[in-house]
Amino acid sequence: MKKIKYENESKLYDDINEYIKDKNFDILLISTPRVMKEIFDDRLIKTNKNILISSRMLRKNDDDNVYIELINNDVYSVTVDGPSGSGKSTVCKLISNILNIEYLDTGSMYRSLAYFCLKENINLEDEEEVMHVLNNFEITFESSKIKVNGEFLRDKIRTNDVSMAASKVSTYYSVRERLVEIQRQIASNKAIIIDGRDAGTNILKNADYKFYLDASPEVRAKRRFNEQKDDSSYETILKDIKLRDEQDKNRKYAPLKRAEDAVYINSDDMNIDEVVEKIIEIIRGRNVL
Ligand SMILES: Nc1ncnc2c1ncn2[C@@H]1O[C@H](COP(=O)(O)OP(=O)(O)O)[C@@H](O)[C@H]1O
Ligand SMILES: Nc1ccn([C@H]2C[C@H](O)[C@@H](COP(=O)(O)OP(=O)(O)O)O2)c(=O)n1
Repeated sequence: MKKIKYENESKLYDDINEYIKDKNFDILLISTPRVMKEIFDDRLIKTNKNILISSRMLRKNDDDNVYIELINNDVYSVTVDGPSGSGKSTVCKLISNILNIEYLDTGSMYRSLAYFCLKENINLEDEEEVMHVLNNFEITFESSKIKVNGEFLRDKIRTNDVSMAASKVSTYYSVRERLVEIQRQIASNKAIIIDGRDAGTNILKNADYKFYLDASPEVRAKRRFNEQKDDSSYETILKDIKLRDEQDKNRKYAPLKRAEDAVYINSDDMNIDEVVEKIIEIIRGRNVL
């Protein structure tokens, strides 16, 4: 971390440009006291790399100084597990944009399988029938959006019925074995953030940074209710969330649980930005040049 004393704006820009000249980095992180955040203008800093400006990360150091850090995007993995509605996908998408790393939403794979099983009237209790559907799948991702046999599924896999069915098909060993194999293939040899239920405990046991995102069932149900994806009442959503928690946490194979080395974050009283900042702070703490 480089500390730069603020004297005036043009001196500050010159000092930053001088410091980053000829250095190898992917992200330039500029942390300022809150009052100074407005003065930054990306165009005045001569880099085509990502610039992240924060006024909150250095709350403790609210002096006149500006701190800059150069962050490298090597190959590293971040896992985010947690129950439904804890904010995993929202937070992961933001972090993948900020850190310029790939995002893999493993839940979308179980959801897609569930969607086709429902569409084809498959008996969800029959593992072989479910596997038969999966065997005819070609799964690819484009800009982090899942495609099955060439088709984007988008919101079709986000209904409450699909959520419940996804929780069911994800209990089968053969389903998990196949999908985890694909997930590991996608995650290999790149900087990636992946979310799910078993990302840190099973898919990437050796991930560099692990997080377990949590929130009370009531808060999560309220968030889901506010999304208004379908017409379910708050009470129905709360009931289904509790049922899904039960199913995801108590299943035999790769149940939802916090990895011993995962950082626990309860977002009941945190907004999205605060969660994102907390995670980035931990990642960059070990990634600074
Ligand atoms: N910390 C938070 N504060 C308020 N709303 C949140 C927070 N985290 C997520 N949300 C909202 O809650 C809903 C569920 O989040 P989502 O990312 O889909 O959760 P998950 O992927 O864990 O199921 C979304 O509408 C999202 O915008
Ligand atoms: N790695 C994963 C991801 C999801 N699942 C299962 C468990 C969930 O009930 C469903 C849907 O997951 P998803 O993360 O999309 O669900 P939420 O967005 O958290 O509601 O899939 C899983 O078993 N393992």
